[in-house]
Amino acid sequence: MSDDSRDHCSTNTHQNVLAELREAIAQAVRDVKDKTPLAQSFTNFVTINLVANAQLAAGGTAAMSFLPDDVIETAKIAGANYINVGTLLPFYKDALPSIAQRLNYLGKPWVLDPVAAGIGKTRTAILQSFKAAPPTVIRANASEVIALANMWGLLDADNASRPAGVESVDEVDAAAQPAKLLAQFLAASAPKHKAAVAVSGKIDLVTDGEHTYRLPGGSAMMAKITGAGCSLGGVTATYLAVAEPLIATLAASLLYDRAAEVAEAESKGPGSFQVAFLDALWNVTAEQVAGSDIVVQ
Ligand SMILES: Nc1ncnc2c1ncn2[C@@H]1O[C@H](COP(=O)(O)OP(=O)(O)O)[C@@H](O)[C@H]1O
Ligand SMILES: Cc1ncsc1CCOP(=O)(O)O
Ligand SMILES: [Mg+2]
Repeated sequence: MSDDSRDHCSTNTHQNVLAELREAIAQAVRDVKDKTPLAQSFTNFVTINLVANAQLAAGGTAAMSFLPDDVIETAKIAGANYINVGTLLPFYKDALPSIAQRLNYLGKPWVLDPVAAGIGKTRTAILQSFKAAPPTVIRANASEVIALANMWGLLDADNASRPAGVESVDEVDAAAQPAKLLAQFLAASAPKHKAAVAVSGKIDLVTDGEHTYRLPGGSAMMAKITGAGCSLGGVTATYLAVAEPLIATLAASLLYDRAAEVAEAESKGPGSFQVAFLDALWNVTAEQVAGSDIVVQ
């Protein structure tokens, strides 16, 4: 076979894989609208309302819970779960590690948003405990992904993370390798060895540990409302209720990018942007989500 025809074959294979991926993404968006799956959240107090509203606008349903036995009973009827460590209370130190263990024991998929990873002894202890009972999907900004990969001992000593609050101080590309290592770690213990990590920012990045997908677009206004990242984690859990981790993660991130573009065009500041964004989550179609630019590596 000549080099040219080999290149042609691999380009065709690549296009077929991407076409299958797009079909699965479109199906996930439709399934959420048709089946209204329940995704349960144990999330922070700042953005809890936007998380629930975004899940509803995407087509799912929401239930927020903090009492450990309530979380486990709700997990039994939910399609997926979401843990976000943005605002911590003292009892979380024991409650969250035990909830994570129980979810994994029951085989329940869950999404982690390690908000402000690297800040404080309690948050660090909680996030470290998840190494032994890992989530199915991690959704975070670049600094949080780097901090978590460091905390779990997946990076070299010279790859130290910089402490950050809830906002990232790193570019998405700086988290590409840490995200891949985290995804491989999650996949090793996940059902069917399927897991994914999403790094949000100007150009979002999604990886299943094997391939990396870059998703351009969205709006810088997303950084001007609180809860854009937290609610993306919640909507990722909504899709995880109907799709495998890579598809769920891509679908949620792409829906967010397309909806943010519509909202930017229709709003005149952060207040009207948030309202327009919820409307756009509702109105963006499965075809628009699945037809988005996806750069594969
Ligand atoms: N500069 C930007 N341009 C386009 N989209 C952005 C930008 N910054 C953030 N976003 C979007 O905002 C959402 C939340 O991402 P991010 O702000 O990184 O999370 P967090 O709020 O957890 O730090 C994602 O959908 C991401 O694509
Ligand atoms: C401001 C703040 N403080 C603790 S949690 C939180 C919300 C963070 O939301 P996001 O990470 O989606 O911007
Ligand atoms: Mg965040």
